Amino acid sequence: MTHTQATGLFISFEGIDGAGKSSHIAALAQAFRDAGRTVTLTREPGGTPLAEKLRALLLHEAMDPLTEALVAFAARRDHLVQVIEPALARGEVVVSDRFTDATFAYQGAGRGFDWEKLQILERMAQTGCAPQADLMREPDLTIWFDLPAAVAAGRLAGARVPDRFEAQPQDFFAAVADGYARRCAAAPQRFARIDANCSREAVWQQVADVLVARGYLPGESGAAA
Ligand SMILES: Nc1ncnc2c1ncn2[C@@H]1O[C@H](COP(=O)(O)OP(=O)(O)O)[C@@H](O)[C@H]1O
Ligand SMILES: Cc1cn([C@H]2C[C@H](O)[C@@H](COP(=O)(O)OP(=O)(O)O)O2)c(=O)[nH]c1=O
Repeated sequence: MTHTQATGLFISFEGIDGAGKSSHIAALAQAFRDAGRTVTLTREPGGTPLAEKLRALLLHEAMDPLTEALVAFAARRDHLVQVIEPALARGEVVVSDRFTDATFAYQGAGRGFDWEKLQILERMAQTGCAPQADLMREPDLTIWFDLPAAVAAGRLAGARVPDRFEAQPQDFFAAVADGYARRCAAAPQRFARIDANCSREAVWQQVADVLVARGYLPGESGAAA
């Protein structure tokens, strides 16, 4: 029997709270399944039993900025070792609701934690788990939902009980959005910026176009989210 091993693909979704990622993540996972791929759908912080415990701490317990960054990266390390690397090794598509760019955007730009120290933690946490010993694992593609903080605040008003981050003022999210823009500028080949300030259908069209343009999905992929 011949056996074609698909190449693993790692995609992250990013954006400030309320940017509108959720329904499109599910739609993209379905589009990949329709194309015959096995999908691991996951999220950060979280994705493993340990990392979900760390998520609860991060979202609900007060802590100093270094502790916050360390908790985010501890959760990420466990997620990489337990879930992401094994799925990529099986040739699956891993779709994660947030990854390391969120730590730079929220703990770095939002909280003001030192960017260079985050880069050191990034290297420590994301190296030594892939089969290539010196590879720092990063997403192959990061789909960034760019939305003005004021628009996101309007969408979220009354929509759900806010966690420790969602309860922050609009200025915090404007800073977080700047953090995403900085990460995008530093790795333009990895990032796809989506204009999230339009209808769900128009947002989905942009997402689908990016996936098709990069050759990750066949043309005419998937229904609208
Ligand atoms: N394109 C859109 N236009 C208007 N409202 C939207 C759009 N996309 C999502 N929403 C609404 O905005 C809120 C936040 O969306 P959600 O997908 O939960 O954001 P995220 O997962 O990025 O935090 C939800 O109430 C959702 O129904
Ligand atoms: C991954 C990550 C998330 N966060 C924040 C961003 C979000 O406000 C929150 C996770 O929320 P999110 O995944 O958007 O979940 P929900 O849609 O259920 O609110 O954690 C960090 O502060 N640092 C990180 O490294």
